[in-house]
Amino acid sequence: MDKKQQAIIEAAVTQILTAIGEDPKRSGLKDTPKRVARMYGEVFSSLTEPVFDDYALFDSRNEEDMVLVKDIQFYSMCEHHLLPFFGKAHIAYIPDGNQVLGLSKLPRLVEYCAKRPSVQEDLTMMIAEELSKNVPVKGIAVSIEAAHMCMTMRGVKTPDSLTKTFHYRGLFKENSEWKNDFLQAIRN
Ligand SMILES: Nc1nc2c(ncn2[C@@H]2O[C@H](COP(=O)(O)OP(=O)(O)OP(=O)(O)O)[C@@H](O)[C@H]2O)c(=O)[nH]1
Ligand SMILES: [Zn+2]
Repeated sequence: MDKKQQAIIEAAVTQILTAIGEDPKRSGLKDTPKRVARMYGEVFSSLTEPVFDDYALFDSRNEEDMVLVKDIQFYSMCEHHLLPFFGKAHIAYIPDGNQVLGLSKLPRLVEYCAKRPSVQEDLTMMIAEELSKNVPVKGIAVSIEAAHMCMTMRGVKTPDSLTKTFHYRGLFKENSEWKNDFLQAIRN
């Protein structure tokens, strides 16, 4: 995020503080607009930083078997209230051929996709889309389980609710055995 974007956020936050009845000049708040601008730069970083394209592929002896990385912790911001939603993502894919992706690239992809305002369904789909564009796969399954602050600290106030979303492509969509294997493997 550049200085111009930061200045716009700072001015807007100062206005919001005034509108809620606060004094933006009091000592505890005087640096808050700057902090919020820096924080937005960080939590929405994928809108201003280069597209994630670090997909290291390696030869392996994999014979089109499922690879799963589960429990990838993430934090994102709901696009309706700009409040956090956070939890765990689980990603499985079936390589097309014997090339596999460096495992760490899956959490990195989740981090990239999460750093923007979003809804959980779109985040789930974006992870699968980015993966299928960049890695030779026969199938992808993505599931996300998350708590939404807009449902816990305000509004309907259901602190224990957990939202689970699923997106399947290729063999996971066509073949219920693959799908069941994935669901079994992500079960706690
Ligand atoms: N499908 C989906 N809905 C979401 C997500 N995050 C927040 N929401 C919902 O977005 C909806 C916005 O509804 P509105 O009626 O426009 O807003 P609101 O008056 O603040 O709604 P309440 O939260 O019910 O008080 C709410 O039902 C939220 O629970 C998400 O990731 N996916
Ligand atoms: Zn929300």
